[in-house]
Amino acid sequence: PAATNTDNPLAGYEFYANPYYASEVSSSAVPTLSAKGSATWAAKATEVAKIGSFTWLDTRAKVPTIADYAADVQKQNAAGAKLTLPLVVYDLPERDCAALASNGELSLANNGSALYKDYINSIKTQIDAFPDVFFTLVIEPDSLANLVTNTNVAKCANAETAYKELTAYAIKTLDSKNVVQYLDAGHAGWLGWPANIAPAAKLFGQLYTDAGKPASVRGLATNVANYNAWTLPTCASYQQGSKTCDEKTYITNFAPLLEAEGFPAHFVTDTGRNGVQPTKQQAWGDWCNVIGTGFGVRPTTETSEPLLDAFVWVKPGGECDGTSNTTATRYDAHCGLDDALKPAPEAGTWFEAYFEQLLVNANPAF
Ligand SMILES: O=[N+]([O-])c1ccc(O[C@@H]2O[C@H](CO)[C@@H](O[C@@H]3O[C@H](CO)[C@@H](O[C@@H]4O[C@H](CO)[C@@H](O)[C@H](O)[C@H]4O)[C@H](O)[C@H]3O)[C@H](O)[C@H]2O)cc1
Ligand SMILES: [Mg+2]
Repeated sequence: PAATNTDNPLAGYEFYANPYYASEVSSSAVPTLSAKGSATWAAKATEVAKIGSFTWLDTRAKVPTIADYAADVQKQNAAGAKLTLPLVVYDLPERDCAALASNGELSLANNGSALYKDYINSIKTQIDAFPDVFFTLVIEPDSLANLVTNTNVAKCANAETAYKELTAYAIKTLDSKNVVQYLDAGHAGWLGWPANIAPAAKLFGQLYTDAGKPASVRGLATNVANYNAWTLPTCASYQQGSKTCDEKTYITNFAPLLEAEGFPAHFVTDTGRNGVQPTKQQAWGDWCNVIGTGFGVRPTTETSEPLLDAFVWVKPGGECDGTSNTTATRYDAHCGLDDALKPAPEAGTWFEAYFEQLLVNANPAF
């Protein structure tokens, strides 16, 4: 059956703008831009802070933050708002297994599976404490996508069973009436290739059905922390001859394959850094701190595409993808490429120059 948007669980919601991101903007971008004499840009920076991006639960220590944000959502909703609390679940053992920049705190060798289940249980406890708050969850960026294309990487091969088992544990445990879940599914340049999209549909379909088709699992999140257009009329040279050059084509091709595997998936897609098209990527696989990018279409459930529940800002613009310091433990060569903005700090920390790049290049403009 053709997908309909009437069952969009996000319809009518706006995304909560969290105070942590706002504090990064106010403590760094506003004074820096003001000091440069750009009072106008400093004011525009504060506008960005009011746009709801996702909070990445990238350590166990971050989990209690949920309670603070949920209480704030309750307060704003009591005053007439209709906010959902957007969170990224992101702490698998051997995280980011094919890269070096975002490796996490848990490892299989150090009781990582048990600790990950504790992490998921602690998120569940927070969600259950706020039954009247609606949570939008993106589950484990890059993880399953790496199982489609990178089991040739030892770290991914060794983590494959754990990734599958723990992802199933997460979506089953987090399943709840006040939750909607989107599994991360890479992007058009990653799983959209003909060689990848069928194995991807099998993997996602298998995981979803093996987990018992949890009701809150609505579908997939695409383009998280990447730069692809939603629609790109003319494919770009860096897209290596692919016919799947944008996220709309990717999800349009993907949906029937997933449905055939018993997974009637809908989607959300990250527009937080895709405002400038085509991008200045020298190769489509360049993912780290890409130069010349801009904030894209603002988060909204008005997508005019029945398969797409919302445009979302999952990667908070201005938080780094990875350090350019070649001596750092987590240095990944992708962050040293010509199309990567340098010098860059550690993944997840504030990258002022990158925020300013996104701001001045924003499309729609601020
Ligand atoms: O001509 N052809 O016919 C043809 C056919 C197939 C081809 O092969 C495909 O080439 C693609 C690149 O074009 C590859 O996609 C890249 O895969 C990387 C992981 O390996 C991803 O990196 C992740 O990115 C995340 C953020 O998105 C980071 O958070 C994370 O840390 C980071 O690890 C890149 O995005 C993603 O663009 C595919 O695997 C590969 O199968 C190529 C040509
Ligand atoms: Mg990353």
